[in-house]
Amino acid sequence: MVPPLVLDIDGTLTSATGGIDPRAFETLRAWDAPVVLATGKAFPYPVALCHFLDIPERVIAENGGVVYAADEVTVTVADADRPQAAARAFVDRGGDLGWGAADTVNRWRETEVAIRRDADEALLRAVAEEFGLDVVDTGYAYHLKTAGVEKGRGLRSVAETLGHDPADFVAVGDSENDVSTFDVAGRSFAVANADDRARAAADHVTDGSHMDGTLEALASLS
Ligand SMILES: O=C(O)COP(=O)(O)O
Ligand SMILES: [Mg+2]
Repeated sequence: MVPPLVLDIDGTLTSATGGIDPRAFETLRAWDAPVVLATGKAFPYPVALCHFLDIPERVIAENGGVVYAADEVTVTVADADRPQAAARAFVDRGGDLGWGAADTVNRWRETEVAIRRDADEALLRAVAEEFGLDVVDTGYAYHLKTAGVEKGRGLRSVAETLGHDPADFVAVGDSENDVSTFDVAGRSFAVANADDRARAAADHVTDGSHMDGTLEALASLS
């Protein structure tokens, strides 16, 4: 019997150039246990990915701010307006979120704000500190978020909804926003392209990068 999975998206299910690796489709569809997608992306992105992968919609989005499984959506951030207020202050002081006028990266985001990695990091961190918020660097974006809202907390909630122990899950990820998942899951893999924090927190580091590494981890489980 294969274990349930909790999988990061960017850097983990993607290729080196950023798109979803096509092997994710067949592998995740065939996985004979729950698959939860856990991401820093805004809520609609992983829902859409589940939809197009043709797997049940089980999602931890916005680094744990929004959790969705078994027809139950939970928004877990008490003061969800604060990251928005901090982002406005960042822009007022000359910062740029970096996504253009339509800003589809944040448009449907409910609990945090994502900022492009070429933004003014020093200004961003100063504003975050002033507002009592955290900055997380996923390697794909900075996330201005409430302390304690983490993917790992989302995993506890999804596991309960699905009637599993969180320790039943095997986690795969690539960056500091996956460390909390690694701590909660029973077993964890960092792919070879992972950052130092993810590598240090994982039980195993794969030889392969990106989806090669993820497939290597999954092959070791079945
Ligand atoms: O949205 C990001 O910055 C990264 O997303 P991820 O958590 O799926 O890697
Ligand atoms: Mg990632």
